[in-house]
Formats: sequence, structure tokens, C-alpha cells
Amino acid sequence: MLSEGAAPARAAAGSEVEAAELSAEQRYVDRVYRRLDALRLTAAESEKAGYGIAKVGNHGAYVERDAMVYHAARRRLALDAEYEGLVFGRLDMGPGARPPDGGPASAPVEPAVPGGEVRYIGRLGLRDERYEPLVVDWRAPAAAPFYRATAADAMDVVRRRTIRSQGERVVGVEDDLLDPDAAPEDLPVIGEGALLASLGRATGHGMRDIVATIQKEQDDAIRSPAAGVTIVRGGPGTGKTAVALHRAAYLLYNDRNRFESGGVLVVGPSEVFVDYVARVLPSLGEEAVTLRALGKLVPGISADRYDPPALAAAKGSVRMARLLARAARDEAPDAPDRFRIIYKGELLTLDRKALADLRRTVLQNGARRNAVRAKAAGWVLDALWKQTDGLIPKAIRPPREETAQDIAERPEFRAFMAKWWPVLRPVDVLGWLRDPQRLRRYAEGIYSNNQIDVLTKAFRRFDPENLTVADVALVDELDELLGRPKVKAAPRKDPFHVMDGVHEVSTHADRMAAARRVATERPADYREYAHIVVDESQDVTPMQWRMIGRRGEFASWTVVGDPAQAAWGDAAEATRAMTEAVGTRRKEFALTTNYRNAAEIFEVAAAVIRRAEPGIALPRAVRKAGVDPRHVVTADPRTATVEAVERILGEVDGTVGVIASTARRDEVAGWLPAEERLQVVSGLEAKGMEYDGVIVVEPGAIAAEGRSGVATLYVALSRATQRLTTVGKDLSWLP
Ligand SMILES: Nc1ncnc2c1ncn2[C@@H]1O[C@H](COP(=O)(O)OP(=O)(O)OP(=O)(O)O)[C@@H](O)[C@H]1O
Repeated sequence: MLSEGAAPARAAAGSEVEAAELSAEQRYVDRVYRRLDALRLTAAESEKAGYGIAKVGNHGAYVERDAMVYHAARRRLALDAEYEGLVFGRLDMGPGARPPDGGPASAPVEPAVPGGEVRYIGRLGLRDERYEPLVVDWRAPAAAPFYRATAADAMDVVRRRTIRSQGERVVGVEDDLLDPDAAPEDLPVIGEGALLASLGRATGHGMRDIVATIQKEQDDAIRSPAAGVTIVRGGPGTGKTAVALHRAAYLLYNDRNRFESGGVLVVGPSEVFVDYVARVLPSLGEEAVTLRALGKLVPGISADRYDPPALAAAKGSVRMARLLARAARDEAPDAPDRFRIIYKGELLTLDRKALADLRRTVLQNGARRNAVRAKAAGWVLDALWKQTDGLIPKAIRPPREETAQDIAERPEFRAFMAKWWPVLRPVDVLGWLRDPQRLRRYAEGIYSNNQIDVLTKAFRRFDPENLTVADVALVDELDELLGRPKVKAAPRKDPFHVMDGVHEVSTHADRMAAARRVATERPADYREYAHIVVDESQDVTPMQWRMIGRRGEFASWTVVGDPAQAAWGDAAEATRAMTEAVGTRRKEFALTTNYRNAAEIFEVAAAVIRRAEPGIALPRAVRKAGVDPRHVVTADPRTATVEAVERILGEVDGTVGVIASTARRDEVAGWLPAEERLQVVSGLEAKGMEYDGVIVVEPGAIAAEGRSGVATLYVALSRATQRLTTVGKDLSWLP
């Protein structure tokens, strides 16, 4: 939606024409908010009566829309306070425009193009008291031309208008004239185009939604049907994250039953990132999405530490799954090496070999250790009974069942089982790797000697209370390998149960409300998501793909990433693991414009990655800052960093990021004052982030950190919208 063609008569900023247009739009926006207020009141009343949201799906589309409005009305204050306007777009359609699938979309106002119609586009759909469409939801088919129309294919749009508001106040409009031939001569055309206006604004702590300025190539990916896996690729700043989040909202709108009941999971690289994007979905009217960092996918664990690169590579490789499979079948470290019991005056014994054979028998064919405890006890009892043959005279030898029961009740048998076949937690088994001999035994033939050394050194200090992000996937793998002890299924709570002795559902509304509650109250370890979005997918390790895959066996997928930014060295291994998780039915989309970086800044990042990967296709940065990046060469990085931070904080209104190597991140953080607009992150934590100003400390050290250091430096250099300064010993990192 870059301005298409030259408009015949653009009204100047501050002109009377502009003022008149703004006040006309203000009148319309006022009307929308009045309607929202009225709906909020009726919604509150109907909820009291026990209906409310439960009407969804009952009385057809109009009622459904009202139900959604009810939710939106409740969020209205939040919307006003935190997000840009509820109504953000207007389409002036020509006389040829036809109502789209969803029915009439024409707003109840005088058309600006004779014989045509006006459609207002917003964060949610809203009708007036006569069911005329006041606002069309951005995800509805009637809104598609707002994003897809171009001068070459205007889709009956004559003028596309982006309306910018602060709270309820309209503060600007930006027009694109798409079909000048169909425009009446006096049709006002205002502003320079919405996209560039939006890109110029300061970056806040949270990511903004881009709902008002989604571009066609992005819209293609957002509205692609959910089947198999939708892959979105593109360089830094091309809007991959924005697309992923808007797509989640789109899918929920388009097939709410499927995606809300099954659930949508969005997986991001880090907690910093999750905080950064957390507000986008609520701003689009969606709260039913689960957003998780990779270090938080397993309930009860919250990891945000990264391992050094060589260790991360060893832990993330699919080889680890084989190592852990060996561990999961091995003897527990303090398992007894024999079992002796006197039965009917005879000594029955199982020695080390007999016990090991039993363990192998029980665990064959992929049995999960914790799930087969009863079976293991049965095999032990069986072996003991067999020994009674020959020891106890036939005439008085009890049958198997009796012997088994007698022994099973004996405290010494119970004590033995508790030690020989304990219920194991995944972290217990990970802890076994502290023992170098064990670790070597499991790793032999799977890992190289070098890698075994790296793992040995690291696991010696293994602390189950202080896991790294990579450990979380190992815990999940072990959870899968070990299984869970069988427990009697708790009786399912009946959602329609009113009170003891009374089992009655009075209305369809109650039934629907109850059913929705059941659908949305998911267990912490929920694993049947209907759709999973994976952001920064280039960094997902094979072990992490296995972990994510377990949560979406029947899901459709959206996978977004940029191979050039990959921290994971073995692309082929990761691709195999990804395919195993998401399947092979895929559709691919490529994004080609970098909306984040000023062109001068992206030039530096591009030079760095091009030296490493000469043939690489890079996006085009659309905006000039008019200021070149600064490269400070110094022997005193501390002073230079402090100075650069001060200077950039003064130059930009928004956030400033200081990016250092993983090894020095904490040290660098110690150099700087606590300041709200300032964030210090490592290169890995900088993934997916955006700041108005960025200071990269010791770029050379970032590039030297691990096999993928150059890719991490590329990430660091492509985070800034307006100002970039590097501070380092020399410029050898800069081509
Ligand atoms: N159509 C658009 N209109 C306005 N801003 C946009 C648009 N598309 C992207 N942006 C902005 O560009 C910036 C980069 O977007 P985003 O973070 O989604 O890119 P990305 O491809 O995920 O980047 P990276 O791979 O570098 O992390 C964000 O500030 C986003 O709001």
C-alpha cells in the first residue's frame, strides 16, 4: 500500500479541505463509539439474564457479531487507552462494487463516489440499530480490498483512506487514490500514504499492530487457508512476526469454532520477545491465544538462560534424543543390585543379572518406565514364584497368585520396588548425567569425543532448579520417554451440573456458555492445539521441534523465520526435525520489504551477512533516516558505550537497545544506569526485537561467538529503526 500513482489533487496538510475531511471522519467515529456504548449496556443487561455470549452460533451471523461486540465493548476502555483507533480504514468503492460473501458492507453514509459505496474498516465488526454495517471487521472478506487493492488491480476501490486516531479523536487521514479515472474531480485526497507515515513513528516497549497498513504480500500470507503448514520467509524487518500474529487473529475470526475450541499456540524465542509482542493480539480483539517462550513450554519450568554455543549445539541436536532414550532405560543410580526374601522358610533371590534382564523385558517395545511400574512388579513376583518350584514341595507350593499377593504385601518388597523402579521425574534422569561415566556410556557412538567432553563439563554442574532454555526440550523428551504413572481417571466434571441432586439445564444459552468454558479451560500441559504458530523458526533446534510437535499432533501450522538469521548450525538436521513435527503439506510465502530499518542501517547489516553468504537475497529497506550509522573504535568500550547510550537516548523518542555477546551481556548491563527506555540484551535475546536506537558492543566478539556468530551479528545490526552505533576494538568485522 505504498502510495500508488500520483494523485491528481492532493490537499495540502493543514488545508481547509483536510480539516473538513477530518471533522467528517470524526463525526462518523463518534457515531461508532455511541453505538458501542449502547451495545455495552444491552450486553451487560442480557448477561444478567443469563444469555450474553451464549447466543453465539445460535441465531446466525448478526447475533454472532453482536456477541463479539459485547466482548469488545468490555475491552473498550483498554482499547481506548492503549491502542490506536477502533476504526482505522475507509474504502470508497466505485459503482461496480458488489457486496462480498458476508452480505452488504456499505456504511450508512453518502458515498463519495457517485453510485458507489463506503466501507469502514475496524478492529471488529459493528452494526447500527437497523443492522446496517457501521464497521467491517478487518478480517472479513469485505475488508480484503483494503489490503489487497493496488493501482494495477483496484478491486473497485477508488480511494483507500487510513484513519489515524488517538483514543476516540481522529488525528489524521492518509489517502491512496487507486483509480483516478473513476474519481470525481472534487474527491479530496489527503496525505502522503499511510505506510510511510506509520513507519516514522517511535518504537514503544511493545510491538504495534500493523492492522491499518498491512501490505498485499503480507495479506496473502495472513489470509492463506489453514491446512498443513504455511511457511513465511523474509529478511529482517519484513513483518514476519507481525504477519504471524495477525494470521492467528485472522484464523480465529475465520473459523472460530475450530480454532477457539482447539486453541491457538504462538511460540516465540524468548521471554523478552513474548513481552514485546504480547499486546498485539489483544489489540486485534483476540485474547484466546496462548503465547509462550521456548523456555516456558513445559508447565512448571521457566528457563531464560542460554548455554554457550557448543553446548547448545550438543543439547539441541536430535542425537540427544537417542542419548536420553538410553538413559531412560538404564538402572537408577541407587537401585539395589539384588533382592532377597524369605518365603515359606525358603530364601528367594534375584541377582544383578536377573534384575537387569527383567528390566529389559519390561521395557521392551518402547514401554514407558513410569507407566509400567505395576507390570515390573508383576515380572519380579513371577520370577520369585518360579524359584519356589523345587524349593517348596509341590504339595504345599501355593499357586502363583497367592505367592504374588503374599510377597507384594511385604514391606521389604515394597521398599525394594520403591528403589528399584521408582517413579522418575525427567529432571531426576537428567541429573544422572552428572556422573561422567554414565554420560559417556549413553553418549558413546552418538556424540564425538569432543562433544562428550563439552556435555560432561556442563552436566557436572547440572542444577535442576536452574535449567537453560535448551534443557526444557530435554525435560520434555524425557517426560515422553518415561511416561506417567497410571492413575485412576478422575470422573469428568459435568459442565451442566447445577448442584448435587439437581441436574438440569434451563436454556440453550446455559449450555453454550458451559461448553465454551470447558473448551477454554485447558490443562497446563494441553497438547491438542488446533493451530501452532512458530516464530523465529530458524533458531528452533531439532530437540525443540520435537517438543513443539508433541503439542500439535493434529494441528495446522504457521512457521515464520529467516534462515540467514539462524543460530542453529545444522540446517538439514533442523529441517528434518521440523518436517517430522509439522508434516510435508506446505505452502510458502516470501516477504521482500524491510519496514524496520532505515536504509542506511540495513546497509551495514547487509554487508556483514553478504560477506558470509555472497548469494543471499536480501529485502529492500523502504525508508531513509538521513543519518549514517556511527562506528566507534576504542580501547575503552565501557566509556564509549555509556556515551553512545546517552547520545542516542537524546536523539530518539522511543526505546534503545544495547546488544552484547552472550558472554558479556551482564557485564555490559552493569555499565549502564537503569532507564525505562533502555534494554540490554545478548545477540540471542535480540532475536525478533526492535528498538529506535541500537548500540552494538564489540561486534567482533558477537561474530566470533560460535559457528553462527555472524548470523547473530546480522540480527544485532538489523534491530534499529533510526540510529545505530557500534563500539569495538577495531572494524575488522565490518566488510
Ligand atoms: N505493513 C506494515 N505497516 C507498518 N509497519 C510494518 C508493516 N510490516 C511490518 N511493519 C513494521 O516493521 C517492523 C518489523 O516487523 P517484524 O518485527 O514483524 O519483522 P520480522 O520480519 O519479524 O523481523 P525480524 O526477522 O528481523 O525479527 C515492525 O515494527 C512492524 O510493525
